[in-house]
Amino acid sequence: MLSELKSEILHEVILRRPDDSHKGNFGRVLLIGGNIQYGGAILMATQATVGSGAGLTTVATDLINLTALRSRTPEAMFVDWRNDEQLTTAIQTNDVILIGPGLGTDEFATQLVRKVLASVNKDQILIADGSALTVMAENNLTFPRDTFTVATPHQMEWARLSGVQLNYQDNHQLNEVQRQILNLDVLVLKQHHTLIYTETEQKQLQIGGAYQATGGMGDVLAGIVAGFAGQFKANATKAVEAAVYAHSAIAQEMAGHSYVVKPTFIADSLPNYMARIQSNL
Ligand SMILES: NC(=O)C1=CN([C@@H]2O[C@H](COP(=O)(O)OP(=O)(O)OC[C@H]3O[C@@H](n4cnc5c(N)ncnc54)[C@H](O)[C@@H]3O)[C@@H](O)[C@H]2O)[C@@H](O)CC1
Ligand SMILES: Nc1ncnc2c1ncn2[C@@H]1O[C@H](COP(=O)(O)OP(=O)(O)O)[C@@H](O)[C@H]1O
Ligand SMILES: [Mg+2]
Repeated sequence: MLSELKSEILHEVILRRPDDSHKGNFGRVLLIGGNIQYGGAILMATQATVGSGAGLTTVATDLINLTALRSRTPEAMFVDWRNDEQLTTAIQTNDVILIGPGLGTDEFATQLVRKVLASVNKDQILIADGSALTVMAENNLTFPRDTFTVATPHQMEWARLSGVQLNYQDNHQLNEVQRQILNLDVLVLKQHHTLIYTETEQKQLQIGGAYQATGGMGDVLAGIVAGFAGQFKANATKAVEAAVYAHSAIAQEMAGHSYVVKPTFIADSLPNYMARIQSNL
């Protein structure tokens, strides 16, 4: 049964931090993406992961993005994605791995996706977005069974991955494909009024609008999902739901005075928004 994803999810998930906590308590998050063409995507995701409060954020990307990354989000650490030793260590030592924003679909991107799918373990959370999903579809790859996995496709990406075309993406088929073929734990099927499918529930976001229809909006969502999954890992499914809700709630608030909402504005508004949620304002 489809139920509405309500604002209460924010209050369940975004709690006051204990005074004696440190960055190690709020998740080590690794973001992988950003080729020469799509470097902006991984920069936007990074800005959102840091803004959403991840304890430690590392970005594995093309060397060409280093200066931009350092100047936009110096809080994040950098790994050259062609340095296999550093990349392997980063994959092994992070709690959450997001792969896909601006990754591209060439041979190198495909190798990276294969490496990540083969390397993650049962204590990690894997989030796949954008190009990673297209690469998985093109190569018939499935998610690892023992890892908690989240996919954030838009409808076209889901059509490629599931084989279910847009007009037929109804609840029953989504669940079957998701659980039995892909080994996916949470599917965030992005669209106007995004759907979230878990093993037991199907929820629909009923906020947000066309002011979000701009490139980079999904990259920022993926970054928030990763940041929340790392930080609020006691219940990863709820963390994903809260991320989806917060992303559109911030956009909706900004739409009161912005015809189009820039994805990076959402990333930068997260700390303030989360403080207001925590204080019940
Ligand atoms: N500044 C950047 O570097 C940007 C990089 N991007 C990256 O570009 C790569 C390709 O992603 P794209 O999504 O552009 O390309 P895709 O080829 O995956 O799909 C894009 C097309 O799907 C169609 N579509 C159907 N239903 C849709 C829905 N509900 N939502 C969105 N699109 C829908 C649209 O016509 C759209 O042109 C990804 O890695 C992505 O992360 C994009 O995020 C755009 C911004
Ligand atoms: N008309 C709309 N109403 C509500 N949300 C929208 C609308 N158009 C786009 N979005 C949201 O914007 C995001 C777009 O994601 P995606 O297509 O992956 O963007 P990109 O890859 O360019 O970053 C999704 O979260 C989607 O739900
Ligand atoms: Mg996208």
